Amino acid sequence: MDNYIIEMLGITKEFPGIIANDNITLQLKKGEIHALLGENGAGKSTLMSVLFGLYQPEKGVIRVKGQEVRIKGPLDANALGIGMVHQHFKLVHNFTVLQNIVLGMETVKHGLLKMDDARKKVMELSERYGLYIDPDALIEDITVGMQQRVEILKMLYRDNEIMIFDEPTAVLTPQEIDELMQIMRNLVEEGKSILFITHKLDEIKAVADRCSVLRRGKYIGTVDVASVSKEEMSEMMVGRKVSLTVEKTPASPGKTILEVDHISVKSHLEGHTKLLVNDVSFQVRSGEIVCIAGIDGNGQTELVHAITGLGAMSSGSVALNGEDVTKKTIRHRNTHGLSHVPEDRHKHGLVLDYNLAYNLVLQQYFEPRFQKASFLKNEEIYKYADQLIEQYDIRSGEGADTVVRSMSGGNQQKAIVAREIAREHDILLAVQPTRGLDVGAIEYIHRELVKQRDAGAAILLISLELDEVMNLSDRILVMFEGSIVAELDPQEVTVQELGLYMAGSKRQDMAGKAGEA
Ligand SMILES: Nc1ncnc2c1ncn2[C@@H]1O[C@H](COP(=O)(O)OP(=O)(O)OP(=O)(O)O)[C@@H](O)[C@H]1O
Repeated sequence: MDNYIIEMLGITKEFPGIIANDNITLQLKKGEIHALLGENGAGKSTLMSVLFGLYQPEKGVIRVKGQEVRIKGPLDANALGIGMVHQHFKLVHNFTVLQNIVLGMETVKHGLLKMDDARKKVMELSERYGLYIDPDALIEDITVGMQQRVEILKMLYRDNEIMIFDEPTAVLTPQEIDELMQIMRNLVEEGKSILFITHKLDEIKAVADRCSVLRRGKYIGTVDVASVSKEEMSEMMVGRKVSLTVEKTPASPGKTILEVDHISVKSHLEGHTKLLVNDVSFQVRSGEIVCIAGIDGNGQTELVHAITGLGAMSSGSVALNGEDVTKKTIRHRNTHGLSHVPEDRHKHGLVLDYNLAYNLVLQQYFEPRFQKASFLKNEEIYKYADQLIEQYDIRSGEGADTVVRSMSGGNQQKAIVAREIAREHDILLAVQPTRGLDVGAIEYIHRELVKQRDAGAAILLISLELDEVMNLSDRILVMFEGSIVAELDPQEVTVQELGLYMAGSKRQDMAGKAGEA
């Protein structure tokens, strides 16, 4: 008999207008890494939230080590040895790493916290599982990768045997992803069992033993990862063949749309004298996709903020279609040719408590098409929204009326991309446009970007995904420590070489290149 540590049998969970989980079965063996794969909105996060006690299913049974259980909340889940690392981490930002790990588990002696024992246990766990952390650093000062290690240590500190990772790699750099894969292998070697949500088939191939596939709330099947190809897994998930490469003809660039001229950005932090963006100049022309490649944190965010107006620059200028917009408002830039898919979808991309229709016209509701004498033309707005929802296959419970906060992460992302591509623009500044999207949606968005390019739009892509950079761009600019250190032709450079530039081990002589058309 199979040694299942968790069995979820016939789980059904409904939300208004949608059956998020429709009679789903998931069986986790002890000591395996089990991937959960499915399109955006297929019901993966919902199913894991049911297991962690965040939602109560309408139907179905959960067994832990053969015993039927009722999991009424995360405390019940914890008592059963189940831990979860959420897509958006749940850490207290002004607490230290150590305080976060022991939070809620503090032991007290004579009214005093026994932090020394806690520290010892945390450091032992950190060593044993290869989870490097600084116990005294504040969460707000550490990298996303370290924050994730804190979340994993929280589970280990609570002796969790079953670990749920909800899209843990979406926020990590390629190096951090490799580290996490190794950590996951260490965890199962020590007897833990892992449930792992990801959209990345390479990751499933690299670490998972088995993979269960969901589609539109339904269970499709479970496969042994070693015996199926990536193409077979994506077909199971989407229900059709998906092309994992981008087809495009060579670019024929036209006139300059965006001109970035000697931009520098200083840090706001006291004592930081280094420039976050250091004298960056480049142009993007109509009909080309230029990609800024780089390891996260090398000034890309600050550069994008300077171009869009979300953040200040200390010197330099930005021109759109020949007009100097350096001192212009965000709205001015948006109505004069600039579309922007932002990096932080919750902070800059959506109003989470508005419905989908209003989010789809956030940059346009003031135009005569959608407004007359300060009144919104709701009929027009909903007509437009329905069109985009259909075209981009944005899935949610109540269509245009759905409050965006309740939508799945991938569908929130699709809504932003749809809004920014669909409205009139001369340049699209797309920051990680496919983050959190399933392979089918990525295929669609990549094709749309190429279509935009061929119709004459300029595209500036900021991506951490090397495959995306290599497949999609016509020109690559590599950013390292705030500067552009190389301009590369994706046809001529190898991924390995690109990696060397990104890591700062190699650089071109850029003198004379800056500002060159
Ligand atoms: N709290 C909620 N209220 C209403 N609807 C919800 C809620 N949570 C999820 N849904 C809906 O249930 C469906 C499944 O969402 P879920 O987040 O489980 O998908 P997912 O497979 O994790 O998707 P993604 O890959 O995009 O993260 C979605 O259509 C979503 O809109």
